[in-house]
Amino acid sequence: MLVTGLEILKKAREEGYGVGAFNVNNMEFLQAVLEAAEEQRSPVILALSEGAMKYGGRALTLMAVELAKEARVPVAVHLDHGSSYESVLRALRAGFTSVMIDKSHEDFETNVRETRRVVEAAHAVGVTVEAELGRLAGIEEHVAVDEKDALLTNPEEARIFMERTGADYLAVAIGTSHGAYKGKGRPFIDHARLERIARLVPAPLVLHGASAVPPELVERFRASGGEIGEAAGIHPEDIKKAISLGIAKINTDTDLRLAFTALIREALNKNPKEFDPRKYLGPAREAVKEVVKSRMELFGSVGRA
Ligand SMILES: O=C(COP(=O)(O)O)N(O)CCCCOP(=O)(O)O
Ligand SMILES: [Ca+2]
Ligand code: NA
Ligand SMILES: [Zn+2]
Repeated sequence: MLVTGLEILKKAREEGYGVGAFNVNNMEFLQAVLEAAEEQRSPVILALSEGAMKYGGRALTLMAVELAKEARVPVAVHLDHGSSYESVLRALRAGFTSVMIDKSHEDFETNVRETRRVVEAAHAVGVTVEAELGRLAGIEEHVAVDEKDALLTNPEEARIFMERTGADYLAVAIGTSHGAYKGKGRPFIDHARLERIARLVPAPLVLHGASAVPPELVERFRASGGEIGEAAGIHPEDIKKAISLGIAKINTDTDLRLAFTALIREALNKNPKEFDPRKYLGPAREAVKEVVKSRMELFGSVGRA
């Protein structure tokens, strides 16, 4: 059933588990994520970035909203990294039940003002809002404190930000970053900072840049002809710890892209004569589904629907 992001995330934070927000760009990703959620009896968030909205258009948003309504588990349809008020309005008009307004690159007052504006519009139509405070950036552990404070989320600021904006959940910067290169070896995650934020912000917290970029997946991508450098993701133990400290929504995109692409490369390499897209998109869809199912196990959302 189609529900708001807050309905899913409030319960997750209260009961101490995480819910995956999986980025979808086409039919196969949508099917993979929803099938995984039903098989795992897990709530799930379908995340569409502005790039996904541009790429998939009505085909994608219609599928996402309608399939969410028909799903046998709670599903929210979420705008990921909304960059403007207008972009958020478009998502609201398309029937989304969760929207992110990402003004974390602006100064504090601008972020507050722009986020408040989106909260008023979204709440007027029963949709819940994700905001962001802090700059997503891989941080070496021994980086100077003032540099960390300049980038990562300041706990006291977060409390004031949430009170002044009325946002429903908050994306925090504690050392993660988007993509396949999150740092050298095991990225430093500032759990002490997260603990302070969680004490001051009772709202569900969101972790961006949370993909694991597992070595076996990177290897399959390389072995099938893919080119990727020294990739590193977030360690599963850091994900579990972050959830125990208050993270309720965990964004995963890179792991799905790597799985989908590696399987297509393998299928094309194996059968050069093949030109039925179902023969290589099908196995790729299955691989994405398996990644989603294992992420749900890691987050503790299995059986929570
Ligand atoms: O936090 C994340 C994903 O983190 P990850 O990269 O660790 O999976 N996200 O918010 C996903 C970002 C998706 C960007 O999509 P476009 O390419 O369409 O702009
Ligand atoms: Ca941001
Ligand atoms: Na988001
Ligand atoms: Zn993100």
